[in-house]
Amino acid sequence: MPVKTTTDHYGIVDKVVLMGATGSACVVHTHGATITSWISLGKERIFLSKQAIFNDVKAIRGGIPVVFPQFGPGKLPQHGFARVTRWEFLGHKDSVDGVQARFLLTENEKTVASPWPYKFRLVLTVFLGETDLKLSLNVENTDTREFDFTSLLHAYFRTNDINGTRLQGLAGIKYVDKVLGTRDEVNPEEPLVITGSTDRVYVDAPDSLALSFENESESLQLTKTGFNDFVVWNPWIELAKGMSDFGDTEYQEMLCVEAGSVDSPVVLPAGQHWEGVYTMSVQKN
Ligand SMILES: O=P(O)(O)OC[C@H]1O[C@H](O)[C@H](O)[C@@H](O)[C@@H]1O
Repeated sequence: MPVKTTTDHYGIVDKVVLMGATGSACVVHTHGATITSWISLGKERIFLSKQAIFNDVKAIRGGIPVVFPQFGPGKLPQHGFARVTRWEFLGHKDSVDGVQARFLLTENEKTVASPWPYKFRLVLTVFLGETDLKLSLNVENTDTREFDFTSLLHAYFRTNDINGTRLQGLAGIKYVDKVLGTRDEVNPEEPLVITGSTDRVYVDAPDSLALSFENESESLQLTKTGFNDFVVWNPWIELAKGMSDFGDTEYQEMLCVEAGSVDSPVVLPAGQHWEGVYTMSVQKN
């Protein structure tokens, strides 16, 4: 039985657990279609705050929430409505390589009355293999008007020690520094090591990065297609203290490496589709 579901008191699916043949597993909450756990080769790869709130209202702190149709602050609440709306579980499919589950979000009364009033069909396909997790976000414009959006898969990766965590693949790439409020910064050196509050949008970033951990025998290969940018975020000490759903020292245990199209919006004409894919694979060093 490669997929197990739980339901809320209305009988609606609120959690889906995908189980691979060799012990890999992935948990998806239908609130936001948020992945809250990915276990591969016996190890948890995703960070979820111990103080995360599961009240079907707030965004879940940690995991991999879906940001759509707006990244950051703007006309809509921060990071848009997809991460705080219940998605529908469409079912699953097994193959020799793994198990796949699909989740659907379409417009509702609230979104059509919002500053982003369009009709849309958003499908998140979660594929779990033995050593990889592949997330495909498909956006369909089912409206009669063109719309634009920014979107991202806000992945929080787990680390035992942020000081020994290294991100490779971004040297020479221009980034927007949201901490300094500057554009066109470049980090010349590889790898990137986090030493303070970090909030960067690497614009038109390369599709493949490597995330490695000191004294560990496995690293993560992070690959995007369709998405233009990578966002790297760690709140560090002061911001962490100000977040009610995040422990004061949890910044030491996580790094967000988010695949998205956020610096320039995606423009989608009526009737058209767009897809962004984010694949994470465990590799032996
Ligand atoms: O606190 P949240 O709304 O979940 O946002 C958490 C973070 O998400 C992204 O990484 C943004 O670049 C940050 O500016 C933001 O602080």
